[in-house]
Amino acid sequence: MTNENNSEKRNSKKTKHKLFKPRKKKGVEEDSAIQYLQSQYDKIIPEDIKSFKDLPLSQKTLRGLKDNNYIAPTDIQRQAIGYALQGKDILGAAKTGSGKTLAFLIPILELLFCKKWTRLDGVGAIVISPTRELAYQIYETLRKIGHFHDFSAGLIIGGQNLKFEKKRMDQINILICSPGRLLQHMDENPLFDCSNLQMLVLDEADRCLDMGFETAMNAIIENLPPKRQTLLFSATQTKSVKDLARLSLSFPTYVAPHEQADTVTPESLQQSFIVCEIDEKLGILWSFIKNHLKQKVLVFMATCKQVKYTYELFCKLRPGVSLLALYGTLHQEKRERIYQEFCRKSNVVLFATDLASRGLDFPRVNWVIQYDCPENVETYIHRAGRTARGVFGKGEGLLMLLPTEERIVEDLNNSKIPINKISVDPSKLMSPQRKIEALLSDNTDLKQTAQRAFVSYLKSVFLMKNKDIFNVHCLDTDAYAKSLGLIIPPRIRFLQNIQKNKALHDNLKQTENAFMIEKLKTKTGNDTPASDTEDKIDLGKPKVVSNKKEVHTFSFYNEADSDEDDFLYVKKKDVDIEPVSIVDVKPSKKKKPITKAAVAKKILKKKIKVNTTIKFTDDGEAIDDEKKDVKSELAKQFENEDVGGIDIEKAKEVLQEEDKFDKMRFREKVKAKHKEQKRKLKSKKKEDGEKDDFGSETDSDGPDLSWLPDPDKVYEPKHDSDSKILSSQSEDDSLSSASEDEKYHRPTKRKLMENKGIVQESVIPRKLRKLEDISASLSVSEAELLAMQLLKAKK
Ligand SMILES: Nc1ncnc2c1ncn2[C@@H]1O[C@H](COP(=O)(O)OP(=O)(O)OP(=O)(O)O)[C@@H](O)[C@H]1O
Repeated sequence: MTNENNSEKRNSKKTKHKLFKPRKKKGVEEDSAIQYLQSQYDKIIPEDIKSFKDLPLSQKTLRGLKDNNYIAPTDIQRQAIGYALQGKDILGAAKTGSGKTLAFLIPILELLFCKKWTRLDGVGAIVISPTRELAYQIYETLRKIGHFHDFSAGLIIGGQNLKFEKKRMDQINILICSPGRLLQHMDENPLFDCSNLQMLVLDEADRCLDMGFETAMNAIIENLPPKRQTLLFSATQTKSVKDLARLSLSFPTYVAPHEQADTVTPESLQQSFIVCEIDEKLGILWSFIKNHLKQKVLVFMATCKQVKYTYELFCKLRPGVSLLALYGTLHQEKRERIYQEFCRKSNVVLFATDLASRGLDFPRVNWVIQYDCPENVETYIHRAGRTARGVFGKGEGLLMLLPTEERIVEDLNNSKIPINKISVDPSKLMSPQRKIEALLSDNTDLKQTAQRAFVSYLKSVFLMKNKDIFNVHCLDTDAYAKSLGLIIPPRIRFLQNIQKNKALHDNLKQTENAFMIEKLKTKTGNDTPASDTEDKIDLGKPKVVSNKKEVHTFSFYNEADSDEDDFLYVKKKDVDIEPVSIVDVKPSKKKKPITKAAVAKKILKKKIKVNTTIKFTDDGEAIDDEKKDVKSELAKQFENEDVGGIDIEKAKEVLQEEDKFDKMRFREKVKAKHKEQKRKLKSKKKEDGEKDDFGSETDSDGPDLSWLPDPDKVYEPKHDSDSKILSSQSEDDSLSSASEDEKYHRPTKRKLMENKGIVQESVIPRKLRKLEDISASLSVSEAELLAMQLLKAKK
């Protein structure tokens, strides 16, 4: 036993020893591995790299990559990773689905590994993504490939539990976030510290740096340490010097492996477009879905409300395939669920806004339909790039254009996007028009959604920057409304407002021209037409202002249907609309600001008594307010002393003295009030008393009840006997009951008369007299009969 114990002890010691020793060894090994890796960074030749193993990467990263079947790096990875490891700032541009995510995640892991980053070191790298879904996707990829490293990673996006995030912020090494939420933590969370930051990555950099995120990004950048490595990635990379200056990049390396390629979109992506009328669009989409039931389809629409309506409508029409909808106004949890469902399923249609257009790596998407024309070429590239992704990905893209929008094809071709025109096979068209109308007539909610979709689409067209392609006035709105199932087209208030403003503008311009001609006539004395240069116009006249600010004159946000997502919001900021007139009020001379001191001085000069109110009678005579008159000697003295300014101490004393008089006045007032109340009460009592006596003059007089019927006649003798029984039953209560009687029963006439002091005759003689009268009127036999009956009754 003891031997066993001894050997156990020895073993445990051995084990401890073993545990300790390799750690030390490991640490040393790690140091030397890091040194070796770092020494290889400058020797990287991108063209020679066939697999990830050829790159000087840590074993942990290589294992993570291998476990996820990432063996050979893609072009962008091959070229960008080397420069990133060398510590250079990078501008990475590569086609959609070409693996840009790993091109920045691998350098992050390697940098922190080489710096032996621990949890205690705080935030070492930040990746900013424009959408929550993309941030989530990056985070998931990081978790997969960074599995063998010891770093902590955090996903910081809106719609999540802020409190939960706040507590853990100090322990996160790699932060994947959306700009808004990051800024919120920077502003509100004392635990958030990024002073140690080594690397900043902007995925979809051009989007992060555009106007929608301008303020947030500027604030974020200001809060970051300037000494850091910065990597920017996008399929449509920004080359704007202004953007780069904002990020203070130091001689960034531009990595664009596909710059010389024939196309900017993936080669395995087949792209086509159709041209149709606005009222045909919904029918074509329905027919497309019905003809591609075994495919994974992603449909892009311009606004959230369109997505919502199309989704709800098609769900009701039951096409025979799963339908999903993803847009910004959905709750975050729902967004996540839909995103994952679309990733998982293979026969499914997802209706989405541009929220899903960038970076999202939905697997095996067969078709991308651009139901509404994209805002620009960049948006087209990102939307189309949701299919044909990765090394072996294939897919097709269909762009639906209105005749006025066909001009965008020229832009696409000029940007190296191969796209062919196709036409719809009429035999395959199915029109759900009748069904839609029937559905809407039954369902008011759906009808309202349709109305909102209608207005929101028109707004989105109106807000587009490129007026050559997007012209809301060219749209057949009635036909469009009808195609949505709306027999009566909804009112388009914002367009009506614009038209009103335009009319006003035209009127003003006419007036202005007339005025100018008139002026020139009087000046020169001849009829030469005036030059139309604006600076010669007298500013005293209404002026036409043409600028972007006027967009605010239309109340987009006040209307019920203004819940466009982030993207649409951004577009609004950049709108160049037709000039809208505004009456320019003649600029008044800049007034000197009036200070309080100046006002006080003026008042003192004029000897105006401040804070005085004078009351007047109806006849306009001033009423003296005795409250305003000072009473104390000290106050009178103080008033007479005409010294400049105010002696605070003296004023205090005066006020105390005056306070005594005020209190006296108050007491007198209270006394008077009480007196008045008493008087009123007395007179009221008097009135009440009179009423109780039924109108008699005095209390002692008693009521005049002569008008009452004779109680002896009204009350039968039975009542008397009843009352007697009652009194005999409760003798103790006899007194009280008698008084109760007095209280509740009307006194007999007799009693009342007695009360009045009038002596009343006894009832018995009256009864006897009555009997005598009766017996006198009877015959002898009748009298005998009556006597017998009375005797019987007595027995
Ligand atoms: N080296 C690789 N080997 C195999 N597959 C890869 C490799 N790198 C990335 N992929 C796969 O390619 C797909 C697209 O990658 P990723 O999402 O990083 O593309 P992207 O360039 O960021 O696209 P986008 O421009 O749309 O954001 C992903 O499914 C990813 O797993």
